[in-house]
Amino acid sequence: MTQAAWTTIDNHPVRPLSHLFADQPDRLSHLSFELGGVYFDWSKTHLDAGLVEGFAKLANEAGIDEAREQLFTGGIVNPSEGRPAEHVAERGNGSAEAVDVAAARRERVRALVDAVEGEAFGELTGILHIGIGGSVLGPALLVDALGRNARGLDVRFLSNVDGQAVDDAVADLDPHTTLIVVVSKTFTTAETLSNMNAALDWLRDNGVDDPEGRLVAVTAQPDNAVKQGIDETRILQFAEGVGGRYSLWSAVGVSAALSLGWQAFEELLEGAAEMDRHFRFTEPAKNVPMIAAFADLLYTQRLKCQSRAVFAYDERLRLLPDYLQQLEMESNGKSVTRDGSPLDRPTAPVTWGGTGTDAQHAVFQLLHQGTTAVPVEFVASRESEDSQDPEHHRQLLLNCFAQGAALMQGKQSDDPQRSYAGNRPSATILLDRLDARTLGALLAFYEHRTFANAVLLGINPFDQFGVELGKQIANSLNEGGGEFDPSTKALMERAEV
Ligand SMILES: O=P(O)(O)OC[C@H]1O[C@H](O)[C@H](O)[C@@H](O)[C@@H]1O
Repeated sequence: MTQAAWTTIDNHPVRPLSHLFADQPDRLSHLSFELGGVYFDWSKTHLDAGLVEGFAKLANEAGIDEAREQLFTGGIVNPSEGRPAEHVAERGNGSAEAVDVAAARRERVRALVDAVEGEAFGELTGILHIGIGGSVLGPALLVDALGRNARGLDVRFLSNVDGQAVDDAVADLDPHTTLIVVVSKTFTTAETLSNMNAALDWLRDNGVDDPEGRLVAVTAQPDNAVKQGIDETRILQFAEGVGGRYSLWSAVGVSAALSLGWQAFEELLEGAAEMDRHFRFTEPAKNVPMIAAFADLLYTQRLKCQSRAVFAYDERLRLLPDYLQQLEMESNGKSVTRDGSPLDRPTAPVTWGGTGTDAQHAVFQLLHQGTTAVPVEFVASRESEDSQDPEHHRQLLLNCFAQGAALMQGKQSDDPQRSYAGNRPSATILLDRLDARTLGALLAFYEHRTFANAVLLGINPFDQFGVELGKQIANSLNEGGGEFDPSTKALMERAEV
């Protein structure tokens, strides 16, 4: 059905960036957008009016209008699991019923935040947040990005099933004044349950009388938490329709709400809600998540780029690439369409990245002169924290903008070693300032861009069956069952596990 639109896109010339700028004096105004305190500049990508039109036609043919409507009204956008995707309801933008349920559950999170502030747990100095994948990456990003000036709580995140990770996470925390927050959508994830038990042992070994009384569980499956011995009054629930990697807006964000304060948490949701409304109601050619998705598809489909790189030119956003890796790769790392037919085109590229300026001195060589084309995305904030030296921040931003210009301009030289081809694409996202509202808008932008990519490719971004096989094999190895290959057997014997 989408073949005609793909043919239009495939036949449209992809012109050098320098020509695009030279021929279109108003290019910037068509490909830059301001929304929710965030400026998005997609003008240094190879999109032009014809390509945007072609992708808008593709979006139309792929049913973007219906898909958006379904997303925001509780339709089944996750057919393989027969579920809606209800993260938007956490921001007040889903079906009426889902919005009401989310609001009622949010009140319980708020009550916990109030109780902690009212010292219902006695004095609290630390939070140990235990979870993995979607149950940790979002909350960790929020606290790392916004928690620098927050309210004196030492928030630690424990995810890996590794004794060293446990030791590191509890080092210097006071077991008598630490709250344990265990987050697991299913409450069956082996790593999280092991780490929960390690944390309870840590409390017990340090003379805490009622270790379970210092624990709060967050899950979509309260029965499974009860089976683990957790009292139901200590469980915060969120909806089954909220995917793990889309869940930071729900009770999963409780550690962030505790450390940043309730007002900041609400501002985060409001920033996301503004992006929701933009994505839902704006036509494709002016829709920021869609424009970004159009560029993503241009690079994977036309220019065969196999990765995309995101560099945060802001130390506070250093966890953004990790968060995006799960959001994008787990959502769109698929090989079949929604109805199970094999796809005849590439889906998600590998998302990777780091922080600037560090990355300039490590990986940018390949970006400037390597043979692999990698679309780059820069994320920065116009303002730094008040406490910081403005000159440092100025240097950081200048470096960020210089990289984008250098990638595009290149430099000819008689010496091939010193020649830069240029014409390398980048996009830049500049926040007015990094606060809860702009971060909410930014993360919702990434969610909707991921969704738009999926709709245009005809895939389901909300399941993740690919991670199951490794878990099953780990269980079989653990139980000593199953027949394994000589390599795996030798590794087991050598490690004596
Ligand atoms: O929240 P949980 O049920 O513990 O799941 C934690 C994570 O593990 C799974 O394997 C999935 O790949 C992730 O999408 C999920 O976020």
